Amino acid sequence: MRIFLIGMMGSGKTTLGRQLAQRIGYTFVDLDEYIVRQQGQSIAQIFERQGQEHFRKLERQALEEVVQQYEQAVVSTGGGAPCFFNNIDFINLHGESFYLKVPVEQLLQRLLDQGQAERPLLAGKSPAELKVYLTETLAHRKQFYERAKHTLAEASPTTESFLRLLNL
Ligand SMILES: Nc1ncnc2c1ncn2[C@@H]1O[C@H](COP(=O)(O)OP(=O)(O)OP(=O)(O)O)[C@@H](O)[C@H]1O
Ligand SMILES: O=C(O)C1=C[C@@H](O)[C@@H](O)[C@H](O)C1
Ligand SMILES: [Mg+2]
Repeated sequence: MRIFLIGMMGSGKTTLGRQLAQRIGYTFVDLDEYIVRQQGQSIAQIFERQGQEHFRKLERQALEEVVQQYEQAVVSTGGGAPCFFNNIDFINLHGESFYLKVPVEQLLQRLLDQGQAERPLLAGKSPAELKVYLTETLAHRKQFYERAKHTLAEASPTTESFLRLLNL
């Protein structure tokens, strides 16, 4: 089984995905990290040098490669991954998708704490601008995220939350 975690930046896909994979003994793949390793550049550098459109193509390609390579894996996607091309259909065709549904206030807090530098779409924004950006982005992306097969809306989901939803 492939497990895909989807949701906004800061929703905890990477953090929880890594824990879940360890718990169930699956390979962990973070799509952003996969692209960084493959391209030998940071996400910020790819956006800066080649633009977001190019990044979205790399992201789709990475998704296809990961599906080809792994039958059993927990895949943490990038925040925008399910929202471009027909990626959400592709994800649902090849695995169980989980939407980590986190309110904007909480995302804002986490992203301010963690720093925005590594996330090119957030860099240089004031807290007020960041809140507007997250609110508007979620309003647009919701339609894709809500097509996940499962939704986790707890404030702090644990690996047990996934296992319950999966009946494991
Ligand atoms: N359940 C949680 N409770 C509190 N803080 C959390 C939780 N999950 C993640 N965080 C914190 O929020 C920040 C963002 O988490 P993480 O990098 O896992 O998000 P992400 O969904 O992978 O984001 P991106 O789409 O940018 O890759 C980190 O600082 C992490 O420690
Ligand atoms: O929400 C987004 O569009 C992004 C989220 C990150 O995971 C990275 O994939 C990148 O910074 C873009
Ligand atoms: Mg991540």
